[in-house]
Amino acid sequence: MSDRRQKARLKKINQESFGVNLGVQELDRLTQKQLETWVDQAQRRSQLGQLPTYIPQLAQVNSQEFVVQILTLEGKSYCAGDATLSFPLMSVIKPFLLFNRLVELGEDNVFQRVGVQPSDQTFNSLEQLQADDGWPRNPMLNSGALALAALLPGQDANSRCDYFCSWLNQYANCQLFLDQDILESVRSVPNPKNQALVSALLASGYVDDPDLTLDTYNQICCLSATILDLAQLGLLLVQPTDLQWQIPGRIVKALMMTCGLYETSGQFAAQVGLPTKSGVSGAVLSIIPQQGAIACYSPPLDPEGSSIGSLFLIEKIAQTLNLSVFK
Ligand SMILES: NC(=O)CC[C@H](N)C(=O)O
Repeated sequence: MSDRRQKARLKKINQESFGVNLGVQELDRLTQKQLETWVDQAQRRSQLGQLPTYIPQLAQVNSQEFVVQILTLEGKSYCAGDATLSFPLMSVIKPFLLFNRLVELGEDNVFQRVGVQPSDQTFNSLEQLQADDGWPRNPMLNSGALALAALLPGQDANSRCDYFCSWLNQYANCQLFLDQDILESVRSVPNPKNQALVSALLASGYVDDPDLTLDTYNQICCLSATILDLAQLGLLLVQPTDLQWQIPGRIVKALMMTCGLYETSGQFAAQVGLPTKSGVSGAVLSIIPQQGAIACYSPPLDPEGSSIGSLFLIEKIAQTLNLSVFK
């Protein structure tokens, strides 16, 4: 479908499901000049962060890189930085794994395997999983994403990842691809934390093939995107292409709000009020319900594993334009 036809279709779905023509919204008032000023500030701020060291290739990226893409339902597009750059999504893939499994399996099947409780522990905490007797607390943590990766269809990890990648590309109108170099880099260093998580999930019965599950999880974390692809993925959650997908979309956005930034989710919800998901590559996606999506990539991380520059920029935009969902 052409971009114009897709936009017209989204607008129609929007009008049908909300019964209104949304017209010009807060996000559409953003100016390119404002964006560029804040990007400069955010890029400077980002240098306070650290690159992750446990995946060798992520430790070697250019820490000055900064890219942002905003898409609005009204069809506006703002971009700053190198739009041709691609980067692995890492944990930003988790909301989409949840979305795909909700759409395909339904709420009951999914929430028999994973909870909806926020956690104040780090994203790969074994202590949290043990404290919960092996029950993965939420789908934004590694434990929960591992449990859901175990539910993807396919004989092996390659076919599972292929299926998921094609599904997203088809419905979000993007071109994700599996970056083999980053996958090799992930595989080159053992990850005892994720191994311990998957063993604990095997013991509690939420995973039945730990090697297959871990391999699938690693592959989907290495799905890579340009900043436009990531913003397009965001639009899938803002305006699901199918009316049947609105409830799954609502659930995913709620869990991004409460769990998407791990132990800092509550603070960010209070300060910014947008469903947001980060990954250790420095990718961040925020959803502005009924308006659009902000995708950002800036590699240096805060101690919780989220991009400092991206969160700073999103906060600036949200506060200045009054984008919080809590009015
Ligand atoms: N927070 C993240 O982005 C984690 C994803 C990464 N693949 C890991 O398991 O450690």
